[in-house]
Amino acid sequence: MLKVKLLHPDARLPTVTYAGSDLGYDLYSIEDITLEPGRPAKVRTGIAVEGPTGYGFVLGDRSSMAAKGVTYAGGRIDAGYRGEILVCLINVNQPRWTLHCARTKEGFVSDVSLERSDVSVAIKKGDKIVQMSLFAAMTDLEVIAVQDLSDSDRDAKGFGSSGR
Ligand SMILES: O=c1ccn([C@H]2C[C@H](O)[C@@H](COP(=O)(O)OP(=O)(O)OP(=O)(O)O)O2)c(=O)[nH]1
Repeated sequence: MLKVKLLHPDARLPTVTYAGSDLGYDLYSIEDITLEPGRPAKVRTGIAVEGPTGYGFVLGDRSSMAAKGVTYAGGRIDAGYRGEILVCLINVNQPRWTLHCARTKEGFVSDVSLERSDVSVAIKKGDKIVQMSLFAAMTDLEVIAVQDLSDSDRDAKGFGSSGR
């Protein structure tokens, strides 16, 4: 069971379109907010959640938001967290800068201004902003220091070692 506490009159229960097939529950914003490029914003969902014992949650992009250049940061909801879920969204679109230069009849520069294209993204109250998937909290393992780890085919090969 996924228990959800609504903390705000505008809060909505998480929804899923294809239950048992979709990987995450969609969460909704309870506020209007404009995402300026490069500035993370904590967006309110107005809900607190509790999953099955030992499960927390991970947040993930909605692909339709990612396609608009909006992604998330953070996104780990611990199993014992009972506060409001805040979604840290970042607009990664890059504005285009245009330099305007006015000149006098004689050709001297009389005015210079810099124009930034508007790549802000508006989030509206009631928009789906992120998806939330259950994740087993396996952090009760004993942590021990060892001399050797077991052999594996990959060994220490990483960072593109398998080719492009
Ligand atoms: O996108 C996020 C990430 C986290 N949280 C909440 C739930 C999580 O359980 C708590 C703490 O998050 P995390 O452990 O990632 O943050 P921290 O900066 O390491 O804080 P702490 O020292 O409290 O663990 O904040 C959110 O609401 N949204």
